[in-house]
Amino acid sequence: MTTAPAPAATLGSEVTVDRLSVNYGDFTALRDVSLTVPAGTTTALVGESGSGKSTLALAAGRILPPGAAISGGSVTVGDTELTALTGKALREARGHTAAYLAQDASAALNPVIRVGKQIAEVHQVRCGASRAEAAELARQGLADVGIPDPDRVARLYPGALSGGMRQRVIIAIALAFRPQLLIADEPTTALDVTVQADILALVSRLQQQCGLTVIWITHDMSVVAELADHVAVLYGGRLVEHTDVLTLFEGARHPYTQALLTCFQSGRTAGPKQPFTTISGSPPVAGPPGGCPFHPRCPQADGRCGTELPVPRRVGHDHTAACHRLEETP
Ligand SMILES: Nc1ncnc2c1ncn2[C@@H]1O[C@H](COP(=O)(O)OP(=O)(O)OP(=O)(O)O)[C@@H](O)[C@H]1O
Repeated sequence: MTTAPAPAATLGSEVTVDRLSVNYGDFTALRDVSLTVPAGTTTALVGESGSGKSTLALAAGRILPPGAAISGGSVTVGDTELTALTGKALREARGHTAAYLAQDASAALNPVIRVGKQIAEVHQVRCGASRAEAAELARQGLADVGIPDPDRVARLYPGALSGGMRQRVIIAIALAFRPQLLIADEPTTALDVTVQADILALVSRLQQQCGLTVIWITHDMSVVAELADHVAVLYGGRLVEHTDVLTLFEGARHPYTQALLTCFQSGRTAGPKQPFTTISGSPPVAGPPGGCPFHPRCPQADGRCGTELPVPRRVGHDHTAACHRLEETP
């Protein structure tokens, strides 16, 4: 990969989510989630499809889609309580709070505008750069994300770029916003494995250079191991475990996290045509059952788990888990 000059330092902000609930109409997709992402660190959100990862990340930047509503709790980014803002104040805050890296970089770029111009426009709007200054910042932005020959690439349309280059351009646009929070929604899943590794290395380097605060959504535990400082495990719209990455891999306490890690290990070690381990049963679809949302699938569940909701408990330094049976869980 090209060694690029360091971009100007941009320090991310701490993100505090407190007892947050989000609804899509009558459906509660996120319930009572509390979480802090320290400034300049990466928190990975993991959990099965539909567990509420995207909803939590988008709510943290107050960039939820139309139809979604925060039905309780608060989000604070840096000094600003985003959930207390409405109208113009919210629109202005959004502009410099969160940048979003989507799975599909093609959809995020305008196909009929040259990539350099797309980055330059952000600099013009965001910090009032002149046209010439913005063009130079765009060229620099392309170099920062490891694009060789940035002058040539700046003049290309998105359709002329490979998937990996498009994703780099999206990262350059995201950084041009100088965001307090970068939300990455599985931005590497559509890429082939070697390009994926390059993009992960790039984000990791930029994260350290710029002190970015990152929320990274993923299904892939190897991405968690590579990028995350902390991990939040979601199940049925609730936070079931939250800890630092080493503790997650060496001492996960929630039976659901343990099951996820077992599936991941089995995927790595299974021989040809050997079945992977899976978690039996299905995740909740129409709102979680009473009691612990995981109890219908949990090998440790007892009577209490079906009737009483476990609240997150502190089980170690920087480590919480929501399970009635933590003392009995191996
Ligand atoms: N725009 C929407 N309208 C209605 N329901 C939605 C909407 N977006 C998400 N949901 C529902 O909210 C729940 C949480 O969805 P979310 O996308 O946050 O989960 P996720 O963990 O990110 O899933 P995935 O890994 O599949 O992206 C799901 O049941 C989903 O069907």
